[in-house]
Amino acid sequence: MFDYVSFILSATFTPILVNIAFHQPYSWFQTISLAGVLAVISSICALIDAMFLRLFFSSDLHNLPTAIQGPVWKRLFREPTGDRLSQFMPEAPTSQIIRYFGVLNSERLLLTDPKDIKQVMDSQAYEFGRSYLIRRLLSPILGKNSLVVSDAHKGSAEQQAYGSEDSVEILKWLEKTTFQIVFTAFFGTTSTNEQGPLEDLLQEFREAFSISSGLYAQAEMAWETILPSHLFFGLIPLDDIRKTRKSMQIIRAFCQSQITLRKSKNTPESRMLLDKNILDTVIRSENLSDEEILEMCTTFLATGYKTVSIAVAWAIYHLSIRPGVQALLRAEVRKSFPAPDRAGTPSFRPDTLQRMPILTAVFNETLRFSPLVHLTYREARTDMILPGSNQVIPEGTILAISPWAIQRSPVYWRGGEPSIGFSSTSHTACPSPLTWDISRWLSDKKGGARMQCSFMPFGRGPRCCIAEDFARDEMAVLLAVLVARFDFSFRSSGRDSNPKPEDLRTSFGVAAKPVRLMVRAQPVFGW
Ligand code: HEM
Repeated sequence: MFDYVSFILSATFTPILVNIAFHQPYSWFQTISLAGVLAVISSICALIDAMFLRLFFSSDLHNLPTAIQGPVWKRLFREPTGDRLSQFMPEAPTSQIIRYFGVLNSERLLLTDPKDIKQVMDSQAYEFGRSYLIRRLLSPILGKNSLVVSDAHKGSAEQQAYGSEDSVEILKWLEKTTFQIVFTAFFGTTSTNEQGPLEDLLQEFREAFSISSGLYAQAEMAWETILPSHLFFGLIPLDDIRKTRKSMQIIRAFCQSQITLRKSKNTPESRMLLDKNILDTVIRSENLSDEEILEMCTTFLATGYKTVSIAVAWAIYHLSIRPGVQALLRAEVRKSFPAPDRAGTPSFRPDTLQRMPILTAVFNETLRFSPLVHLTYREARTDMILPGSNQVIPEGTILAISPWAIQRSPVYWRGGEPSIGFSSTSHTACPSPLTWDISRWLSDKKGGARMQCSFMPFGRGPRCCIAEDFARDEMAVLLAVLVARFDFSFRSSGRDSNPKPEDLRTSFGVAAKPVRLMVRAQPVFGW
């Protein structure tokens, strides 16, 4: 690919070098002014070439079917999200690859062929790195920086959430709970010692995450699309960036203090007394440096609280507008295990779920219909041929794989066809994949999936979610206990005072989440 940075740098420095080589025929003022003008002109030319000319004339991919996306000025600073990509697929039903344009009109390929998806995510996963688009979105909170979290939900908050007639913003409440759970799993305690309550820490995480969506994230992607370096962007003195950086410092300091504390206790005698938790286990393994443990700590806490809370919020939304399914689930939970605070309650075990087909169907259907990882990107590290489409992919091409698009596609899911029999599962009518309906999972363990990669809410291959089992169990327990105890009904959502449930807005940032979902939670006694 044409190296725009070298082009701009050579245009800029040529007058300076020429002036030196010919013993300064021009004054330095004239030379530097000329260099400045050339820098601007060459940057504009590079932009025009990268954004328009190359795409239509010299790109190796310009012959591929291209999505219709509307006027360029309306989408120049927007990256299409999972829901938009799900519209591209039916528009080009026979295409195995769909070319579309992202931020600054940069070229992307949406993969729709199962063989191609398998190769990119699974069999040749290491030839396709995670794209800078993902790294940039997550970098304020993961990796080099970090986050962390939470607060034991206080009685008053719980009361407000469940005990009154008032509606509650369910996602915010769930975040407190999932933060507490992941915090306990990692540190083995809910106490934050001298660092202040968990709620304050959770607030720092929210602050750090707030920058990962919206205008800043789009601007950051645009910046990285033009210049390979993230360096200078981070130095721009924006208030949001300052706040994120401050939150990250607080989070990292907290995690570091915990690591130091645990390391000081890691003597042979104290090992016997240590609780089972991830941090102590990692320290004892002596495989990771302090910096690596710190990265792990912030990553685990950030992904751990955010993901499960969104998934359960989606489930509560779907149940709140389907009281019949909610009642079925409540009955199943109450029958399958006694209330957790009763004496002698058996603990939740992995096989408990196998005895709860409705609970399993509810969260499978939620993860299918509303996958929070709506879109992921990979970048070809070398020139490759994709086996399904037989398409040559040049190094550096960005490939998009959208669980949101795939998991609602009739190509990947049976559904909507008329029933042709009752005896065999494969002949039972499946509901359309465009609707949330748990019956697809009750009549068929695979939910009507036509292919292996039809259902991938946790990704697939070596870069899939490392915590899938943990997340599934956490979701199941949380949802079961909430639904057994409370009756949820939809109240309102988004910015409107009283929108219809189907008008619920989804924010497609790092994760696809319901916007300001308000539900009413009324206690249901007798469990
Ligand atoms: C319902 C809950 C969850 C869903 C739907 C989910 C989904 C995913 C997906 C799709 C990926 C792969 C992204 C890609 O291919 O680019 C992923 C990766 C990851 N997830 Fe999850 N996740 C969930 C919960 C969790 C939890 C609870 C944790 C930690 C406690 C976690 C930690 C991670 C980590 C560390 C990675 C990166 C793995 C790697 O790069 O090797 N996830 N998750």
